[in-house]
Amino acid sequence: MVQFQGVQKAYQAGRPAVDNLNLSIDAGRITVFVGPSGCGKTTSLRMINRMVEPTAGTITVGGRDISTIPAHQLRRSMGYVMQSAGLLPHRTVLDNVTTVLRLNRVPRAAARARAAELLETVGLSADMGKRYPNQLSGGQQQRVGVARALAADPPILLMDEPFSAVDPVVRAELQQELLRLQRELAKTIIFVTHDIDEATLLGDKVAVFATGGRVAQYADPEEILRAPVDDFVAAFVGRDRGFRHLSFSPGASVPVHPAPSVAWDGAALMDDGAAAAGLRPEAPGADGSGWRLAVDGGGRPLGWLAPGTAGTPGTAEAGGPLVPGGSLFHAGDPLRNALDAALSSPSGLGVAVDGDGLVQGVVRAPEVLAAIEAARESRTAEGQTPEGRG
Ligand SMILES: Nc1ncnc2c1ncn2[C@@H]1O[C@H](COP(=O)(O)OP(=O)(O)OP(=O)(O)O)[C@@H](O)[C@H]1O
Repeated sequence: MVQFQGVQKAYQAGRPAVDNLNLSIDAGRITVFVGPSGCGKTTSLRMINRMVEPTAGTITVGGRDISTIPAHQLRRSMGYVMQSAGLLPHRTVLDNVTTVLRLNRVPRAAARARAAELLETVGLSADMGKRYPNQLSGGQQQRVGVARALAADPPILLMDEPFSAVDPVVRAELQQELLRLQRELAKTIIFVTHDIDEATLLGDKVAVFATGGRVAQYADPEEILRAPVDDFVAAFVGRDRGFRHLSFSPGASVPVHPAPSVAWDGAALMDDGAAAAGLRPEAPGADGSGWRLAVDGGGRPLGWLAPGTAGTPGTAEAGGPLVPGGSLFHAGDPLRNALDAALSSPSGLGVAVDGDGLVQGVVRAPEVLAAIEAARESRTAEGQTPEGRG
């Protein structure tokens, strides 16, 4: 869809910000440009819509040399989302989105209806449309930015660190939303970030940029984590790349055991035990741990009761404060999440839940490690280098 051929950009003669860039970007996929600050990611992105003109080389979009397409026409086929959503402050949220549609000559009523639809697509309620940008949170503004970029239904979406100004929780939400949207819309997305976790989560392909605007490695994220091509990429993806790589191994092979659980009404143990599937009514000492998982009446995890905590089912006697649980392992999650659930749980037992958040059972760290080892052996048997360099 987008091709860079021998592209160079030097803002100052002799000091290229981007040097001899050759890259072929797949249609309908998310391609991420990742790398440390100042290595030419934004410059490369902006050359695609001619916000920045290359010093040398050719960029084609859909096979056409973009230097032959007037910039305004080219930009109509590309949405652009930047770090600060860049909304017009004196226009309502709805008008911010409508403006793009009006520029594309969509009649007023149709434009407003379509804008409202787009706000819904990005997860904003209709009443948000009446607000002004400064009456929205940073995350909501970014959603409007995405709605606006999608307004003209462009086949290409350029996103420059769109989620870096929001807190980690909102950022994770926006990332999931983008993946969901992309499953529906299948745009060609080029996404700039300096965060390797964001890159490997979102990217179908990842281009790791090195200082001087050189692409050090261009591959799918699994390969970049498993086999970085050189010391620069290995250092950039970080010392915990082996752990990150577990995101690409399915966790389905990890055994899930019945949870040693007790039903908890918020202050005290309830008398009915926990009858839901996957729950085993209180069995102190089970799994050698003595920890018991407190669940609500519906079978959702609430936290852990430490070994020896007083409290017996059937009495109103509270068993002491609940210890917060670790991360949850959802059905279908990769090994990384299974291991994290086990390691972050105070009991050493990771809580496995189904799609509705109901406890299915627990996973044990040694068994997750065995599954990791099995995955590693099967990769090696398939002839892939297990750990690349370093
Ligand atoms: N308009 C400009 N004029 C002069 N130099 C520029 C201009 N824009 C960028 N540069 C320089 O080009 C190099 C690459 O910048 P660019 O913004 O593309 O990097 P980046 O990888 O996107 O960095 P960051 O992650 O910090 O945004 C930097 O050395 C930067 O200082």
